[in-house]
Amino acid sequence: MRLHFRFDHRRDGFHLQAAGEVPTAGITALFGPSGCGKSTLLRLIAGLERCNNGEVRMEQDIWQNEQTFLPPHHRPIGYVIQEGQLFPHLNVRDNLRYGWKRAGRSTEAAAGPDFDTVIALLGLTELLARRPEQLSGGQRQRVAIGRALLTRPRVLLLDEPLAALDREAKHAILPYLERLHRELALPVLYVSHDTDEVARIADRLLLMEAGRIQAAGELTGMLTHPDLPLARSEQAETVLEATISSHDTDYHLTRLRFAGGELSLATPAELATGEPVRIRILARDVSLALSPATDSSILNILPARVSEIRPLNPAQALVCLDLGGTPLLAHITHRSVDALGLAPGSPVYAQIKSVALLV
Ligand SMILES: Nc1ncnc2c1ncn2[C@@H]1O[C@H](COP(=O)(O)OP(=O)(O)OP(=O)(O)O)[C@@H](O)[C@H]1O
Repeated sequence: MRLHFRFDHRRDGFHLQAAGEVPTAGITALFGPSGCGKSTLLRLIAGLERCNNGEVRMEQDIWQNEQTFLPPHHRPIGYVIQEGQLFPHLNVRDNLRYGWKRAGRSTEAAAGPDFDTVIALLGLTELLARRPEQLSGGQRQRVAIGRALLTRPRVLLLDEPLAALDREAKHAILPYLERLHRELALPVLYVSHDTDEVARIADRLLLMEAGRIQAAGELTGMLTHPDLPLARSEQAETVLEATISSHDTDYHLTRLRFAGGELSLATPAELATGEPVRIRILARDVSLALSPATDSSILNILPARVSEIRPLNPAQALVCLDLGGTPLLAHITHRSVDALGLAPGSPVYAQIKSVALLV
């Protein structure tokens, strides 16, 4: 089941003209700068804002077209915004039950996780008797997501659900979202303008700019495409899907295997051998050398080929690398590009500090 949408919507000088689809499972991040129309698009899909020239359907089920307009409460969606809007007079259990009861009424509700599964997935057991004012911001958002899941939605729409949280709370909640992602086959459309958040949890990106979908595709390709703004931003990063291959218990180094080679990660051994793990590498943490250094502290030295070099600003260049089919980005100075004589096709060694790898 895919969600398809198409809108041509004008409001107070803002023109949104967007078409796309959200695949059956996994997280599709709707990413773009402030004011580009991400929340508007989500509200149009939810039916919270009305557009006279639009179409939304879940495969053959029409939610909106020229003849039809299903009101939001008749659309099988779970919708969570920045401040999760829990009922202040109900405790967590009753807030969750509200979602559960709503599912019972909806004829369109899909099969989905039951009450206990949602509580376990989101770690809510200890919180059931508390009222919203007795919860932290991150806990409130977990309950709000749980309540949305219990309505048995066929798509979950999350509008910057972590934006009101500080860095620490955000880091505490992301593993729960990663777990939902792994364990539930539910399409999620996730609005964010935080590159790091998107790189951690998204499978796919819809890139928005000034009311339009600028590009859409799989996460890795979108993050590393030199024509798209993500590869050019200060926060540019590459995502690698790797597998834990071994642990060095003396030095607490974890060995990871990915399609383009092997990496050492400096972290206490928490994951079992064979576990999949997503590694993020900031472009500014990658340096380049013409030979593999043997007298350096850098543990990760990967043979690569330069595929493209683009200027980023007067001082820096974006170097796109190919690690045997896996892309990797490096941001280095023009001075170093010239000093090493780099050009498309140059063989190089990409150097990444173990402590710079992000899990
Ligand atoms: N209720 C409203 N009435 C009129 N204009 C609005 C309203 N809400 C948003 N806008 C305008 O519509 C445009 C798109 O806003 P929208 O909130 O969809 O952007 P966004 O990409 O979600 O931004 P952000 O990342 O800052 O939340 C902006 O120009 C904004 O100023």
